[in-house]
Amino acid sequence: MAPTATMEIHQDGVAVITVSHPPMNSLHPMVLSALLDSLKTAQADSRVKAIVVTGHKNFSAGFDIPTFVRIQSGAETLDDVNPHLNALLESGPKPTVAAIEGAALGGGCELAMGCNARICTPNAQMGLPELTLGLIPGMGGTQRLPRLVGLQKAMQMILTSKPIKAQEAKKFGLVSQIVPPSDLLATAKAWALDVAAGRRPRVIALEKADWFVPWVMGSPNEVLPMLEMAKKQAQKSGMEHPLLCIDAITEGVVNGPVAGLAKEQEVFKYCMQQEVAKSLVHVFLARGGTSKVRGITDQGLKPTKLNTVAVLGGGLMGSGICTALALSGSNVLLKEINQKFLDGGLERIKANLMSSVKKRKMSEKQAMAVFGRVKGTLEYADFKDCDMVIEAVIEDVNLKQQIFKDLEDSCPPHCVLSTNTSTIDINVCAAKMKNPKRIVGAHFFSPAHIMPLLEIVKTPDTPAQVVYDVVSLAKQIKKTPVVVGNCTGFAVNRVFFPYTMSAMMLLDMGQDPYHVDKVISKGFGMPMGPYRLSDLVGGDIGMHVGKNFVEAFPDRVYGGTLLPKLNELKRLGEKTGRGFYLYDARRKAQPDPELLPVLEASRKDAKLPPMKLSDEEIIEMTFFPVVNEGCRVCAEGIVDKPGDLDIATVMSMGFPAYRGGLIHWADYKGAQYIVKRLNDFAKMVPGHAGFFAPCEYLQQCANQGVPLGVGPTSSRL
Ligand SMILES: C[C@H](O)CC(=O)SCCNC(=O)CCNC(=O)[C@H](O)C(C)(C)COP(=O)(O)OP(=O)(O)OC[C@H]1O[C@@H](n2cnc3c(N)ncnc32)[C@H](O)[C@@H]1OP(=O)(O)O
Repeated sequence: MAPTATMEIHQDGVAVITVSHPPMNSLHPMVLSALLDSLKTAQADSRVKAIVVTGHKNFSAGFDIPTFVRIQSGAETLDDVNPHLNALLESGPKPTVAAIEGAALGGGCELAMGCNARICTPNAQMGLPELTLGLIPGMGGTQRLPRLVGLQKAMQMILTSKPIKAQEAKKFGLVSQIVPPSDLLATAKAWALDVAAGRRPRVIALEKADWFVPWVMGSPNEVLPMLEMAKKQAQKSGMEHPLLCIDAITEGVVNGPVAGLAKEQEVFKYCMQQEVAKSLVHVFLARGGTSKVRGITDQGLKPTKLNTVAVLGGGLMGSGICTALALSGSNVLLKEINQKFLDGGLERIKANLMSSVKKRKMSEKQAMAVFGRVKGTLEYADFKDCDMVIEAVIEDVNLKQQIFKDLEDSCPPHCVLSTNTSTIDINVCAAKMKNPKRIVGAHFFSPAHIMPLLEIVKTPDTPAQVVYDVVSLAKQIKKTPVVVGNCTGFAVNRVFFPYTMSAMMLLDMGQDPYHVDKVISKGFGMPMGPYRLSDLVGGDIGMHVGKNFVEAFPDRVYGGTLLPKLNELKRLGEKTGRGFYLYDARRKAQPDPELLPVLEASRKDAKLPPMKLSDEEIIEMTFFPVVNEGCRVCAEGIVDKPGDLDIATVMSMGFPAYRGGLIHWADYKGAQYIVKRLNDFAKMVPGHAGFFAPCEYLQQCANQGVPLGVGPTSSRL
């Protein structure tokens, strides 16, 4: 159904305009245009006394985000329909009331604030999350929200992008009344007629003049220091758009709402064309795209009900998985090999939940109710009613093979059998099974109850239904699923290995680890640099995982002797008190002068030409080999589409979302430039050409001048 808005004129003289663009009623230009037409008609029709604007199930989740992409690419222009629309809603001849169910976000919330009153249902959520898209509110939100809820609350809502629920919206005057869904339309209509008849005041948000009431807006002198402080705080994000957003709010405070609206429009249009907005809009859309997998989600399958899920292994990972499952309402069975380990696992789950209590995310009573869904066992006999098993034991091939053989004998035939391995080929895990096709990978990231990604690994033989069931489980436990093919490291760890290896190479070329970490974290935006991360994970684990890649991809690895030397010295990172850094009792990291002799010994072994690299070179030498591997992952069909890899890198390794994920960022740099730089690096580091050699996909995109996110003409994508 084409996006639109429809109007019905009721007997009582109320025109009901309904936004219609399911599921979220996003404001596509066709919706806005139909809305404006209906509004003009209603305002001009002598039968109409008042107007109600509404949307079925959701009021509106804001401006249509895919339209931004067309505007950003120049295929569409940003229409000036919005200011007319809100002016006509707010101050046209007939009063307007918004009847809100579900989401009223971004432009949806702004549309509602343009109305003279708002009535909502208890499930309504209202807010201005535009900053998460690299934008600012662009339909009057920077001016109307402060005048409706007060500057302080408005700043909080806009700068955090967090929506508020109905009760809070009522408390702050954003809505007038909360009613059950069945009464929504009738109440909104009655309210609109009351305003039309002068029985209730007609509130025009932009004209609200009670500035002297401090919690509403405050006088300019009173609030300017607060705005300055907010700006200082926002500067820490390193982003421009929150600062510009505060400027638009400030303009309205100092020079009035008309000047404020003009400034808002100017800033909104500017932000729209910045790389940050392009990247964040891409991330929003690519995230939705990960749930659409060719051959899996387009087959008309129905999810199997997974009532009871068993987890094998109660270590850090297993207990995190149990926590995530129990939080989503599943019955969980945790199996361990002895009572001591089982008690330890159950304690860890309880601790995870209590940490949420501490953070006030739930009450202790709720935490205990969640914990009550987890049962411990030492016996496979208890698996007879399981719908899914997630194996989360140590990365030991023999152990995993035995486990899957046992599981096949203990679980019902419909049970989904999955492994949480992060690197081992899932076919190898299934080697002793009678029906190895049953196995599927369910790779969580630590801490599993917090990290948002679930990498789902399939082989060409994995039944679509099995993959579909794990995709459905991911959604149930509020994780973003990325379905990937089977290979060493799958998608995430596969693109990660050149990252850690580049880091070793940079040190062997004479770079200072603490400076590199700063460039990669503060400069590029990763949560931490590669050496701090290595210390967090543990140097021993890094070496163990690295070996898999050395074996699988010997033509393009860099080893060096630094990591083995650190391992020999038991400098394994945080857990031994020193690695690349020195750690105090509270695990606070500081540079360790005693690292230098180890570095020098490694450099002597490596015999690489010492070189002073610029920060830009450090970034390129770190990430271009990662892009190169990412291109191989795309070319081999390990991911369904390049956008999936963008989401996987953002949600697992912490690749900055404002750069749009690995492949999106690479396209910003340009395939031709990346190829050129990789070839430069190959010359700069003699003897390691294989590590930098551009793969065919990258080379072809560069030759054909096509984006990596599209792929060369020969590609299967
Ligand atoms: C001028 C203005 O100031 C500018 C703006 O309005 S910018 C837009 C501001 N609005 C937003 O940022 C809200 C974006 N949406 C969301 O955060 C979430 O979708 C939500 C909280 C509303 C609902 O979340 P959830 O229930 O998990 O559903 P979710 O899967 O995200 O959305 C359902 C579908 O609606 C789509 N959708 C949601 N909001 C949309 C929007 N604003 N535009 C287009 N599509 C949207 C999603 O892409 C998804 O599509 P799919 O099924 O094809 O993948």
